[in-house]
Amino acid sequence: MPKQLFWNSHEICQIDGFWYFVEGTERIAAFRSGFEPRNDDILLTSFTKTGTTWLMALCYNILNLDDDDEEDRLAKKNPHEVVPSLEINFLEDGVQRIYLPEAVRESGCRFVYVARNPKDTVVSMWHFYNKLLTRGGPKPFPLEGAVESFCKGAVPFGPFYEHVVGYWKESKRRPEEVLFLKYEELCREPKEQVRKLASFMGASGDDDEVVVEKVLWRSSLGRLKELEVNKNGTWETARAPNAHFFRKGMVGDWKNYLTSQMAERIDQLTCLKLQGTGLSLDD
Ligand SMILES: Nc1ncnc2c1ncn2[C@@H]1O[C@H](COP(=O)(O)OS(=O)(=O)O)[C@@H](OP(=O)(O)O)[C@H]1O
Repeated sequence: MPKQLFWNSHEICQIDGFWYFVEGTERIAAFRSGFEPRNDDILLTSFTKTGTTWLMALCYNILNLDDDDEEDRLAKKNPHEVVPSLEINFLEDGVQRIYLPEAVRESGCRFVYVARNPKDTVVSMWHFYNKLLTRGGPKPFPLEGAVESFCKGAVPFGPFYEHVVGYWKESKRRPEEVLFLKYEELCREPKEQVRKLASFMGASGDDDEVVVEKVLWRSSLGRLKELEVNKNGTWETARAPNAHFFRKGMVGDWKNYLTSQMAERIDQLTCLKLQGTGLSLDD
């Protein structure tokens, strides 16, 4: 398997064209060979830092709206720890990002994919992996290097464009089975997007305004960020403080970080990679 260092820090290796942290290789290989979806499964899929945590919280709340606050598991655990234990996603931690187009084609289960514009994704990755891998050390990996590795595709779960385009095409081919959401649309028109998600999941109450508002509030960054568990707790499997998963959640935050050259480089690549797909990933 091809291997290389990600940000001079952790080894990543390539499996069928996609990069993963070496630590996860065995689990990934086992999953890829042993994955047997059921027809009523709904798998949540995404690239890293594109809205996964939000999507998990939304799906959890759509399915568990009747719970009172006492039973709200999101109040006690990171969404990443809560959702894999649900029926809708029986996978072990971390595997939901594995690129799965073949499985998508062959299985009868449904997928929800959340995509985000590449410039905010890079900036979010830069914050997250600097905190996670350098453990808040004094010397963060330079943003320029982060953009370089993102554009080359050699980042955990990358390459980004092949990931997103694969799911996009699948969602066009089989819209009843693959729902393609965008982080920016969730921010811009949250109620409409939640209704779409709930209806795709076959949940009742998707047309009830109060229900939709409750789902949105319970899943909101503002609420989750302030929960004690997400301020001071840790997701042990990932050895990551929960606080790392909740930052600004702002569309267009890249403008505060990327130079015009960096932005232009990403834009040009985006143009090239999305050409002819009908997909746009604007902020
Ligand atoms: N509930 C909710 N609502 C809106 N936005 C949210 C929410 N939870 C997390 N975030 C923001 O999503 C970004 C992290 O993406 P992921 O959840 O995909 O990260 S991860 O790959 O699962 O680690 C990261 O974006 P940035 O703030 O731009 O870094 C988080 O702040």
